[in-house]
Amino acid sequence: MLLRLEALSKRFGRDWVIRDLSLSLDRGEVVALLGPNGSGKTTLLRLMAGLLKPTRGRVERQGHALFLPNPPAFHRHLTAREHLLFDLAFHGAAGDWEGALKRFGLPAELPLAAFSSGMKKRLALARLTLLRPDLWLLDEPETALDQEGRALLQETIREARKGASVVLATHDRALAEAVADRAVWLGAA
Ligand SMILES: Nc1ncnc2c1ncn2[C@@H]1O[C@H](COP(=O)(O)OP(=O)(O)OP(=O)(O)O)[C@@H](O)[C@H]1O
Repeated sequence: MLLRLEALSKRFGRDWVIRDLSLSLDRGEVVALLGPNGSGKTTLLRLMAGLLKPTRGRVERQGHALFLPNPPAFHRHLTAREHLLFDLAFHGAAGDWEGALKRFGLPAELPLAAFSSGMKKRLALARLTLLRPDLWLLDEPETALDQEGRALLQETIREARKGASVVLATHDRALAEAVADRAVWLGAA
């Protein structure tokens, strides 16, 4: 078991966004979070990542979790090479950053301030393939990606599940059907 949610609830002010949700996730599983705007997908990912505290219930996590926000956040003044080297050093990891940039079709020496939104999304995926978390928490990973980028995303998720678990919040039903074993539907707020 990599992740277990027990009767998880989250309230902002008077509004309950997540209500009494239980879920358990094993290594190798991919789960899609579906639901309209404002239904609580990002909130649930942030609860899973430990970035938000539940109002009620519990989140039990094992291993290393990484949350990919939408849009991803980077240091604008670093180049892709510098950012990946920083990330690897920060996580005490080693990896073929040059190979990862090549695979995702990205320039090594351009400052991230000059990256398009799709290039930033590609870089965020390249970064995850290098850091290899146990639990991948992806918020709308398809956003801003072109067709080739979406194919790379599917390939990345399929590879990730070999040693990890993936939870993705998405508005793309076709992506969810292509990569996920099951879906959790969150209702409208
Ligand atoms: N920090 C916060 N304070 C107050 N309300 C919040 C906060 N974060 C989220 N909410 C509210 O929680 C609800 C769920 O938001 P969330 O971002 O989780 O939805 P979502 O399903 O990810 O939406 P989208 O599909 O638009 O990305 C919304 O009504 C939102 O306004």
